[in-house]
Amino acid sequence: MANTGELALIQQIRQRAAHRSGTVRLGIGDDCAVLRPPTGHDILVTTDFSLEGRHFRRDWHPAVSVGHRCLARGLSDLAAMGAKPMAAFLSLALPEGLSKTATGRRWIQGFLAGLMALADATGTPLAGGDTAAAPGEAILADIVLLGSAPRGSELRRSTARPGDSLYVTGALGGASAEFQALAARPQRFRRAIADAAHPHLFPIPRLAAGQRLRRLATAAIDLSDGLSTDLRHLCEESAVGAAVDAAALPIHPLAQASASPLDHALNGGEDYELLFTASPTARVPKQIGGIPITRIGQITRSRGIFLSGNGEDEPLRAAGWEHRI
Ligand SMILES: Nc1ncnc2c1ncn2[C@@H]1O[C@H](COP(=O)(O)OP(=O)(O)O)[C@@H](O)[C@H]1O
Ligand SMILES: Cc1ncc(C[n+]2csc(CCOP(=O)(O)OP(=O)(O)O)c2C)c(N)n1
Ligand SMILES: [Mg+2]
Repeated sequence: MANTGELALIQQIRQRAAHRSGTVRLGIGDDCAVLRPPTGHDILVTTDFSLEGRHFRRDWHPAVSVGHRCLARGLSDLAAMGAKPMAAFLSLALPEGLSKTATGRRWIQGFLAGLMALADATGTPLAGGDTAAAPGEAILADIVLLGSAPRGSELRRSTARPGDSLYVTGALGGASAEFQALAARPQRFRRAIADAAHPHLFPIPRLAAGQRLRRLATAAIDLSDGLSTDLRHLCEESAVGAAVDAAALPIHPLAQASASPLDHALNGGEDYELLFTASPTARVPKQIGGIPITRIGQITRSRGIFLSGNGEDEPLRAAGWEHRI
């Protein structure tokens, strides 16, 4: 017998996602979507899980935030490589019977509203996905994003050079500080809406900055795991080291007001800002589209990663997020 829950949900997503786009020749409804990248562009692809209990909790995160964050994580990867979003694909596994309760239906509606609002705001068509009943009680979502960039122009992690300056967009530690506050008193955040005051619940992927940086930066990565860990990824891929000036770090006001501002900024994760390098002679603007750009250090030939403060250098340990598997 047909599972009316699944079909009704797909129908609803299909109606909500209907759009006109030059790159999506065929969207939801057939066995595959058909995409056509702009002439002379490469296609960039990224995929990210949003797993209940790992990336969000239903009793902490409002459903709109879960939907927003699900898409934002993939968009941030596109931003890091300077790509423009082409299409998103959403795979959803929902616990059996979720849509039979009013609370469950509200959760699904909230999730889709959050995801689609960010999709609309960033011009990202939802072009397909998959829906299934989850084998357990946890909600599992996976987002695949495709983006495009002029052939050969994408930013990579592996192309930083000794002597380059090191920069970040925006401010650091806000997401982690807000997450701590959320865990302590989730009821305070029930009605939070998507704006810049919520760096954890509603991070803003730096798409415009990423695209602008294609002509300015030598290398880039987005900050999902935390500066200390993501800087290590960039340095390892580029076979270089780095010296970070602790005093130069742009610490988010929410982290600043916490008990451990520097720890949130270095190791907190989920800021979804961009960390990038540029030649010391490049003219890096003070801001891009209203987002401040801050020089926080430089790339070194010797492979160590150091944090300097009070005239002393100490090794910067990668103490950001790592899944324990
Ligand atoms: N299960 C997997 N199979 C194949 N490639 C993977 C898998 N998990 C991660 N990767 C690849 O490893 C690299 C680093 O992944 P990850 O740390 O998740 O990146 P990010 O932090 O930007 O999401 C990426 O190129 C990603 O595609
Ligand atoms: C319930 C819950 N616990 C912990 C966290 C914190 N957290 C989860 S994943 C993560 C890092 C980023 O996630 P990952 O899956 O590593 O994404 P990727 O680096 O692959 O983009 C952090 C800081 C959270 N967001 N929600
Ligand atoms: Mg990334």
